[in-house]
This record gives sequence, structure tokens and C-alpha cells, in this order.
Amino acid sequence: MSQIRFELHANDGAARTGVLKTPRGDIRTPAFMPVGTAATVKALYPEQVRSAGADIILGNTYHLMLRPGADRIHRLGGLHEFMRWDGPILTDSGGFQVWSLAGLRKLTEEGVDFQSHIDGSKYHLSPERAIEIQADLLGADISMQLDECTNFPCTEEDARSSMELSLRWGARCKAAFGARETQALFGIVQGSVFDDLRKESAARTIETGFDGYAIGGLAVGEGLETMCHVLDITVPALPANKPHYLMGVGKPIDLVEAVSRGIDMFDCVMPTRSGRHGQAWSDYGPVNLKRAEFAEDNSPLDPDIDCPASRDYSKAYLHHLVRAGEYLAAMLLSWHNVAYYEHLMARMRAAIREGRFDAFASEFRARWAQGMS
Ligand SMILES: Nc1cc(CSc2ncc[nH]2)c2nc(N)[nH]c(=O)c2c1
Repeated sequence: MSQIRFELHANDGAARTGVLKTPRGDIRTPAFMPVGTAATVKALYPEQVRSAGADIILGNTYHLMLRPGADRIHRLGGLHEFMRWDGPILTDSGGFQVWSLAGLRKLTEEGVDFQSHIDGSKYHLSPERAIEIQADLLGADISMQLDECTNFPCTEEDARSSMELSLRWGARCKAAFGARETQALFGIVQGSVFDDLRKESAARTIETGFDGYAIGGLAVGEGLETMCHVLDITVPALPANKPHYLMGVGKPIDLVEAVSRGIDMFDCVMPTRSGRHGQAWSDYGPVNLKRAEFAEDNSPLDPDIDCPASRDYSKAYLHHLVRAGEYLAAMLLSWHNVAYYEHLMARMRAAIREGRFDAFASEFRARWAQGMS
């Protein structure tokens, strides 16, 4: 009997809140997962990631198999020990990064051959190897099936053949994963922006049977309106009693719209990457601290957030650090951005519990639109 259980505590329309219980800790949903690509959430100590409110972080099969190597991490005690993160870790299977980063890629039914973007060395990634790396060598609490993130835009024919490949790879990942008590395996629904393909992919991925269901192939340039349409079609086709994970999403407004449509889990490099580029996130959109208007603004980024980076430092100081190119700029802005994202998730969980999510979402949309105007 699996020790990983998803409990739903409240619904409000299509939005829901609950907890995904794992042996390494509970994940409060809707959840945002900071990305720890190369065994670090960039510019943050694990303690800061935890204190910012994150219950779970993401790891990357592609990056870690290239450097320092999955076998080496295994010899050193696994990814949790290696990076001193004692909470749950979800790892992506690598297919997406092979297409977005690697050189010289060759896709066959068996898997994908590619060259490292770091030193050009050659690698092969099959569904079976992706499971071995994630579950056995890295020790991920939640592994993702190997899939193909379908290019966007594409023809319905191309979307179908890509979806079919991901379905076949999903079945092979399930077989390789086997029955595990303390680890979970999530399937990934593809089908691009075609309603019938999305429904078919969801139904056939459920037929294979997974512990959770990700919606892939989005946040690839389709835009918020199209993403929301695909969610309106796909989420109702997923089992209500399993977690729904929207991969690679997104900006704060994307999270609010997707939670309102029944998404439980998110990951995105946005808060950490934009923090390294001098941007702080807020309900009004991104704030570029480089701008001269902040040079003598003694107010903090967000006094409502219980995080030193948000509460104790002035925008004027952050403006100075960004302009000076100081390391502390990236450290404090990454810390604030992760805390802001986690605070937004906590606000949404409370709104759903209290049956006021629609009001919360409407007020958020108004602030976002005001900031964007
Ligand atoms: N937009 C998007 C983002 C990611 C990366 S999620 C991630 N990996 C590491 C960090 N974050 C995807 N990953 C997979 N496997 N499939 C997808 O369709 C897909 C789509």
C-alpha cells in the first residue's frame, strides 16, 4: 500500500485545496515548487527555501545526469543528502530539457540520444533509464514519466504522433517503476492545443494509471487564453482524487487562473530567474528594481510577507545592489520572489478553504491589470 496519499480538504468551484502526504513530508496544495535545477534553488540556502514556505522542490534529470552524474549522486547518498534538502523532491524526466538545451539530438522509439550542452559528451535516455535515474539514483519522491513536450505550434497530425509516443513511453515508465510504497510516479498528458487529443491523451494516460497527472505541452508560447482553454478541456478529464500538476507555469496571474481551473501543483523558474535579473514579483506584476524611481524609496518590497528579504530591506537598498551588480541583489530578490509565490499559494489555499476564491481571484485580476496598465 503506497505511503503517498492525496487528501482533498475543500473545493470552491473547480478550485481545490488539500495535502499530498509523502514519507518525507506533507505538500500543501495548491503548491508551488521552486526549481532546483543543478541540486540548488539558485542563490538560496535550503533553510531559506523552507522558511519561504516551500514544501517541495524540483530537480532536473537532464542537468544532474550530465553534472555531477546520477551515479555519483547515488554514491554520495542520493539527491536529498547531497543538497541537504530533507523535504520531498519531484524530478522532471529530462525529455523537455533535452529538447530545450542539448545539442545533436536523435529521437527514436527506444529513447533519445543527445550531446551534453556542457562538454559535448554523448548520452542516451530511455523511459527505463529515466526511471532508474529519478527513482533509484537520485531518490526522487515523485518521478515524472519520460515524455515528448510537443512543439508549439504544430499540426494536429504532429501533435497526435507526439502524444502517442508519450503514451507509449508512459507505459514503459510505469512498467519500469513497478509498485513502490514510498515513491510516486506521475504521468504527463500531451495533445498540444487540440481538444480531442487532450481528452484522448488524458483518458489513455489514466488507463496506464499513475499516482498523479501532469499537464505538459503548455507554457510553450501559447499564451494565457489558450492555456486556460486547454485547462478547461483537460482538467475535468483527470481523476479528481489525484494531484493535477501544470508543468513550467508560471507568472502569478497564470497560477491564479490555473488554480481556479483545478490545478494543484506548479513549478517555474520565474521567481528565481527573475530575481537574478533585478525583478521582484507582486500582485501588480514585476517590479524592476533597477529603475531610478526606487533610488530613495525607503519602503520594503512587501511588509505583509514574513520573509526578511520582503520585509526588512528597502527598495532603495535593493536598487543600489542591483545597479552595483552585487551578489546580494540576486540573493535577496530570489528569496523575496519565492516567498511571494509561496505567500500567494497560501492566500489561495485560505480563500478556497473559506469559500471565497472567486472574490480573491477577481481582486487579484484587478490588481494585476492595474499594474500592467
Ligand atoms: N512547459 C513545460 C515545462 C516542462 C519542464 S517542468 C521543469 N523541469 C525542470 C524544472 N521545471 C515540461 N517538462 C516535461 N517533462 N514535459 C512538458 O511537457 C513540459 C512542459
